Amino acid sequence: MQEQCRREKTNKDFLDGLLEYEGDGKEGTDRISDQNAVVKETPRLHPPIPLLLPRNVMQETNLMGNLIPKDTQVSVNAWAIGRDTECWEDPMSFKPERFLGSNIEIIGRNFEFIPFGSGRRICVGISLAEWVFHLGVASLLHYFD
Ligand code: HEM
Repeated sequence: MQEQCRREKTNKDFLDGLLEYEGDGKEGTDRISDQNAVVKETPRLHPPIPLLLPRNVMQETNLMGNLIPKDTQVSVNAWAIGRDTECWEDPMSFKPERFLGSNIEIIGRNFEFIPFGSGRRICVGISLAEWVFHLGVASLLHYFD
């Protein structure tokens, strides 16, 4: 019980600290995308849904010389794309700084980085999930000096 009260107090201090944050001198999207570097690098290397959701091909399709018959079930391997040496330098290393100053976004318009899918059926929970990522990292860091 005593432990729980102590934690409540520290959480309040932590939230007060966030409210008092005056910025780091960077403005607008620069600062936002820099803060997102860890949040982006994590699903690049470890996408929570590695094959995204399965899709059905609605009509016979020729994809880069490969004929895909109608009604074939296809998956997009976001896990492999995130580790592709043609797209990423040193892909197996966890390097959030690769996203610093980069305009690669998580919202499905950069096909080398699609942990939430892309296009019409992109994840609708993307904004909520992004905030939960931040909350998770912040809660974890909160317990370290
Ligand atoms: C770590 C968190 C999450 C990840 C990695 C994730 C990932 C995905 C992926 C890969 C898809 C398939 C997109 C495609 O095939 O192009 C998807 C679809 C979807 N997601 Fe998420 N998601 C997350 C969180 C959420 C949350 C929090 C919600 C709701 C509050 C949500 C709701 C949905 C729905 C409804 C779809 C189906 C959209 C459609 O088919 O039109 N997701 N998600």
